[in-house]
Amino acid sequence: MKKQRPVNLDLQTIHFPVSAIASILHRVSGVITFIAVGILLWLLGMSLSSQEGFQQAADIMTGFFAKFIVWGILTALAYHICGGIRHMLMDFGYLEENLAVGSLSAKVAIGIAVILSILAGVLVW
Ligand code: HEM
Repeated sequence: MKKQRPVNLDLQTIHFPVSAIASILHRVSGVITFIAVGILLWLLGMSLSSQEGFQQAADIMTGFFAKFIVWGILTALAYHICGGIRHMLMDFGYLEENLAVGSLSAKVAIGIAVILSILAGVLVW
């Protein structure tokens, strides 16, 4: 039987709502934060192992690539905290669960995370 359902394969006309983007970013930032715990503990362990270890960790942190990774970790953590607080406000009933409030709170969470990300860049460089 031939199905008559409409099909749209033009990906340029398909847009995610901002709340969906906020949700995806929250999961991605949670996974990045999880991986970051390992990286940061490794760096901490190296810096505490000896005087040479501390110097080695300090030297690693002078490179652009290492700074970029740390900036990425701080950005992911900032977004995860903003998104997490948004989730908890919704879970505790402080934010109404409708499309308008969901979209606005997602935009606020992303906006605050962008500002924190810029501040993290200033801190790292
Ligand atoms: C080491 C720190 C953290 C790690 C590794 C981490 C990791 C994760 C991961 C992997 C998820 C699952 C995401 C998903 O499957 O959609 C998650 C969910 C969540 N995280 Fe975190 N997280 C951390 C810190 C935080 C902090 C500080 C907050 C508080 C603001 C927070 C609030 C939440 C909330 C509320 C959820 C559930 C979101 C939902 O219901 O979909 N997390 N976290």
